Amino acid sequence: MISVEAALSGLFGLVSPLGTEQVALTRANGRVLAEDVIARRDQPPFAGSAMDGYAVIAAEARPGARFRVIGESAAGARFAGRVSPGEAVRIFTGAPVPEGADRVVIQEDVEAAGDMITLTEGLDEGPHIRPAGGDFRIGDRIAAPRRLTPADVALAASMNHPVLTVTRRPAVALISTGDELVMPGETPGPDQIVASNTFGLKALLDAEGAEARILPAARDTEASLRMAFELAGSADLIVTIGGASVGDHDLVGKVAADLGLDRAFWKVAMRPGKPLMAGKLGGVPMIGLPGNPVSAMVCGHVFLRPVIRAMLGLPARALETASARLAAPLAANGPRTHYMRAEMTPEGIRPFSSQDSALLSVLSRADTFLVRPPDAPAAAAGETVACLHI
Ligand SMILES: Nc1nc2c(c(=O)[nH]1)N[C@H]1C(S)=C(S)[C@@H](COP(=O)(O)OP(=O)(O)OC[C@H]3O[C@@H](n4cnc5c(N)ncnc54)[C@H](O)[C@@H]3O)O[C@H]1N2
Ligand code: MOO
Repeated sequence: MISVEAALSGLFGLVSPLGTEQVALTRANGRVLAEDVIARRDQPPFAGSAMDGYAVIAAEARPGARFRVIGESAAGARFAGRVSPGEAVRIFTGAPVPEGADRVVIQEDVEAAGDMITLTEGLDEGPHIRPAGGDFRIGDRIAAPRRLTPADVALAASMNHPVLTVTRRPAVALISTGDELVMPGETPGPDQIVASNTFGLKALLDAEGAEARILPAARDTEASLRMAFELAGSADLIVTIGGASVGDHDLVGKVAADLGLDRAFWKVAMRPGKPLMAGKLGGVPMIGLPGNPVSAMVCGHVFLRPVIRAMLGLPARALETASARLAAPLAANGPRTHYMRAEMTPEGIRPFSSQDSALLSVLSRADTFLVRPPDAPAAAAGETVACLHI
């Protein structure tokens, strides 16, 4: 058995960043930027008003001062002239500040009569002018690689880029295995169950930026598994689920080996998830997950998410853990890293009483994994532990 850290670094060794493609801004959210976005203009491109009011000369803006209004500057239609002493220009938010003016007095601080205005008592500070280039300047950039957020999409739009270069989404083939499996909606026989792992993993992978495809479940025969691997051949990553352990029907390792798997490792010192295997099959990275539903999902978080990130060109590293205060005492851990299903409560992190790796109902209630290192001693309530928010 190898450590979780060694397994993850072995997986990073199997994958590399994929190529790029262009996407419209409207489809860019959540994608990973592959090329810097470089501002094509200054923003704002002119000194603009931050408020609705009157543009004047700042030195003249005193309570009781009177100005003649000589024109108007609106967003999209500037006042072409110049503001001289004793003059004001009616101005609106986002409009260019006319030459000569260096202060906007908000309209709430003004009494208007015809084309004259008088400033009232209690003028605010001002100047309510946004300088040209105050947000960004030509040449400023959004640096790649970066997972694009809605704010980034808005910034790229403002920098005048309608199309962005992003990393292609990794195509992941998901193969579940087992004679006991039927698809959701089908009628299971008495000894059958409904396949769940592929659906949970597809959701997890797609949320991370991959494009996962669920292949028909392979039966517990070598021929059926071989056919599934053939169907998966064009993927960027093959993920099998189940059949990874040591039982007579656990055929994934054998069939993959027959097909020429260059195995990187099998069995990781973690709980759940021990029978994890990985390697390269016909040049395609392959990860074999254990079949127990919680084991598969834990491996999805601990391994698949960082691997997808690496394939997207993001830094190859483990998901970040946080620290939390233990709400209840914990027994000593065994020799494997334990990812305990847990919930955050006002008293701290609390693991669920049942940690069986078959219980999806418990996983669904969990918002975090309490991560116990190998051989961690017993811990008292109030101690600090590591956790992985999921
Ligand atoms: N003698 C030993 N037995 C087992 C060991 C061991 O070391 N020695 N390891 C145990 C551990 S840990 C795990 S985890 C499981 C993993 O076994 P497999 O990867 O071979 O998984 P299967 O046997 O195929 O299935 C296990 C369990 O999960 C259900 N399953 C499988 N696929 C799906 C799916 N797509 N959706 C929902 N449920 C699925 C399957 O029906 C089984 O109940 O092995 C232990 N045994
Ligand atoms: O690792 Mo198994 O994944 O403990 O249930």
